[in-house]
Formats: sequence, C-alpha cells, structure tokens
Amino acid sequence: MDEGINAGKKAAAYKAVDDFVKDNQIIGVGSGSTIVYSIDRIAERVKNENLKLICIPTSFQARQAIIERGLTLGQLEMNPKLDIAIDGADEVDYQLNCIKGGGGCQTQEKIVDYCAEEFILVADYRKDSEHLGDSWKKGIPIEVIPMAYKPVQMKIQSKLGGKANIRMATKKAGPVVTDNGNLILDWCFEGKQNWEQVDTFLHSIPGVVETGLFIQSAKMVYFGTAEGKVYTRNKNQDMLNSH
Ligand SMILES: O=C(CO)[C@H](O)[C@H](O)COP(=O)(O)O
Repeated sequence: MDEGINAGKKAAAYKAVDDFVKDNQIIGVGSGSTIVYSIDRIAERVKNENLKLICIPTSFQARQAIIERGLTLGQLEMNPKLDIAIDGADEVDYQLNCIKGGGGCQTQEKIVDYCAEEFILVADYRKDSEHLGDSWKKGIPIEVIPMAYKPVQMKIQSKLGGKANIRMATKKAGPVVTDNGNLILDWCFEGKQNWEQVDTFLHSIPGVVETGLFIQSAKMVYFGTAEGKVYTRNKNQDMLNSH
C-alpha cells in the first residue's frame, strides 16, 4: 500500500493513543488496519510506562492483536463500562457521522464503542469527506441474519433505492460470514441522505442485526496526512489543529 497512506494511519493512530490513553483505563479496541497502529502504541506505552490497562476487543482480529502483544484482554461481561474506545472508520463526514464495517465488524464495534465514555476515531486523510458517500463507494454495511438476507435486501432496495449487495468472500466460494455467524449486505446508495432516518428504517427491518452507520457517536476524529501529520475534528468545531 501507498507509503503516505500508512504514514497517515500511523500518525493518527499514535496521536489518539497518546492524547487519550491513561493509566488504569478500560479501553475498547477497534478493528481494521489503522487500529493495529494504535494497538502497537498502546503496547509500547504499557511497556515503557507500566500502564495498567484492560483492552476490550471489537472483533476476532482485535482480540488476536491484543493477545499477541501481551496486553490484558477483557470482556464486556466483566468490564461493561469503558473509559474510551478507539476505532477506525471507512468514511467520516463533517458532522462526525461515519461509515464503519469495511472489515465486517460493525456490530461488535458498535456495541463496544457505545459502552465507552469517549469514542475516538482514527483514520487516514482519504476517509475525510463532507458527505458520506463522497469517497467511500462500497456502501453501508448491514449485518443480517442469514435466513433474512433476501427479504431484507428487497425491502432496502424498494424503499431506499440503490443496491444492497451481499458481500462475497474472496478466498472462499460464498458469502462473507461475520464473527457472529451472519451475512453482510452492502447498501450502495446515491445522493444525499438523512442518515438518522435511514438508520432508523434499517433497524426496523426484521433480520437486520446492526448497521455500519455511526450517527454522531464519536467525540473526535484524528486524521493522518500523507506527510505523517495529524489534524482533528470534533462535533462542535471544524478542523481544530495540526501537529
Ligand atoms: O469498521 C471497520 C471494520 O469493521 C474498520 O475500522 C474500518 O473498515 C476501517 O478500516 P481500516 O483502518 O483498515 O481502513
């Protein structure tokens, strides 16, 4: 992958950990490639500063990354209140609505991120958009119970237009199966949307487990540039600063 993209991912991921992670916290750990840099940084800080942290994973991938680095693995059953959650995103708009689930983990991500006092996003510059859909063309990921995928697909297409494509695996014949044993529909839409209404509608369809629409739930997003610099945006302010 392009060096600049990785530089952006790393810079954003490191800076968010440095700004928000403190001793004795319970931390939600997101999924995807950007968050791996955050997990690396958390591991570095645990080693260097002897921090006592509990990490709650949002996916099988996050769980493995936590274990591989020797971090303390927690679970919501024992640690239902999180101090912060840090996670990646596929696209973030100016109101801090975002699309997640490019890696198919949006259900667990939403559960864990919702339990956190503060939810922070980390992403490279390509994910920064005025409107959702400006740059992310793969649609809104929607996790569905397998037996319901067809009626859900038809309902979405008839009510909202666009195409709700079943996500297919690349290294196996057949669909992508989520960590929860479900399928994913990627709803490719056109034009501007009222995301709150769309999300409410999607949740009203029997068989829909969760969507990859995160409506203004993040406190702040860190974007990393191709030069390895970082700028942030929060809900109340536009572009805050650069480092
Ligand atoms: O939502 C996610 C996985 O379900 C990821 O956070 C999102 O797809 C961003 O991934 P990456 O950091 O690899 O671009």
